[in-house]
Amino acid sequence: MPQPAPNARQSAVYLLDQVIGEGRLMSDLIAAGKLDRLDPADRARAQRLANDTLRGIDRADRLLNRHLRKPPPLHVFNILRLGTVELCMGGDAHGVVNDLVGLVGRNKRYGNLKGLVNAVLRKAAEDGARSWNDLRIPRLRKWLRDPLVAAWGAGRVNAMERAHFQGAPLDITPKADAAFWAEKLGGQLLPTGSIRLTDAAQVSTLPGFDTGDWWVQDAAAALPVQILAPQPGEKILDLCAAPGGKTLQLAAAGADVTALDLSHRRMERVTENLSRCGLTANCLTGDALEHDGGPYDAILLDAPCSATGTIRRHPDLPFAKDGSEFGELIALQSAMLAHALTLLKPGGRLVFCTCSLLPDEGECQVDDACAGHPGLTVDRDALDRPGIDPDWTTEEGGLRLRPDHWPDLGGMDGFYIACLRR
Ligand SMILES: C[S@@+](CC[C@H](N)C(=O)[O-])C[C@H]1O[C@@H](n2cnc3c(N)ncnc32)[C@H](O)[C@@H]1O
Repeated sequence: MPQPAPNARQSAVYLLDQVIGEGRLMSDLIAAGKLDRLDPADRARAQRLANDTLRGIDRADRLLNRHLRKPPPLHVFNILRLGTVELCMGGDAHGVVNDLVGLVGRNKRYGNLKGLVNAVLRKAAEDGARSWNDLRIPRLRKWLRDPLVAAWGAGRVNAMERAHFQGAPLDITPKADAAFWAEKLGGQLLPTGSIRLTDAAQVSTLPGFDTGDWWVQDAAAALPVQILAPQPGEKILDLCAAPGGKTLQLAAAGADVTALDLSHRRMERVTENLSRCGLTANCLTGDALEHDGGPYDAILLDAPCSATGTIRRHPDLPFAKDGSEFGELIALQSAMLAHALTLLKPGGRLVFCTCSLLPDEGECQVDDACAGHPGLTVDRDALDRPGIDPDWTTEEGGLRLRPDHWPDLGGMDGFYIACLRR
């Protein structure tokens, strides 16, 4: 007999099991079609439930530990965590508890723990909502918290954790006419020209999506291209382009763009996005380290990195990763930067950026590049752009963006950006 389609909660628990138990990233699971049996609304709900649970897991575990004598198997623990977070965030107690007890009851291995799940969730429903807001802001996992405290100090890391717990609004970059689109979409025009939507419905149903008048892009992620300041007709290389938010900005500015990425699947997203927005670029699939085109007037190197700046919107990252592969990424970034510099015209500019909170993937890369390339300079004037706070400038002349910046506007992704000239 065919299995009934899973519901959103069941799929959210599946995501939690895979992220926490198997170290898989949610974006990879979704790209692999793991939620394809759900309709779009349930798929979005499953992701939202899993994300909310991961953001609140520290608090959920504190509440659950009061009612558990020993930790149950991970799958059951994840059911309890998801239920606790939903209940404490105002979920309907009857619906949440019944659905999750039913889910354990149908499980061949853990069906005998149905009574435990029922009892614990009922207790969580009673005392959870009251205690929830008194619990400390969830902390990052130790493997990431320790190096961040060493780099930025405990106070700033606490502020970042507050921003992570709040999650992220939806930011968009308009192709043109930011004020018009901010009003049309009921969004807020941010100081740097992005538009922030706090109450976003399904993105593809919003006005301007089908006509390609804007694309989704965090306000911080929109800054590297603003700092590169592309001019019409300039020959510009976007070296790690997919899924293409920055390629779209470069093409919209009228530059002659070559967009390259290693991943064929991700490069397809770039061509789809360009075609939706009525923009063009020369799209290539290949290894940045082997690209020998050019020379270019300007290069954007948005290098692969730990992505630790995006935890507000990807709270699975600290659970799926443990930092063990970051050394390889750091070496790749520095090799890419050295190669990219060989593709630049004399006097040309290169913007190096990473969506990372770790100085090894930002400030240190630029320091090392300048030390290893006589004549290479950091262009501090390039950071003089509308909405960029001079306090965000770093010692070596780059820009350090953190999730706790703009606390009254809803934060921004963590990023490091520097404009180099040779
Ligand atoms: C941070 S993402 C780029 C995001 C993109 N610039 C945007 O704004 O949408 C890094 C990209 O680097 C690509 N990448 C990783 N290794 C690469 C390599 N050796 N050559 C080219 N691209 C690579 C990844 O496939 C990924 O798409």
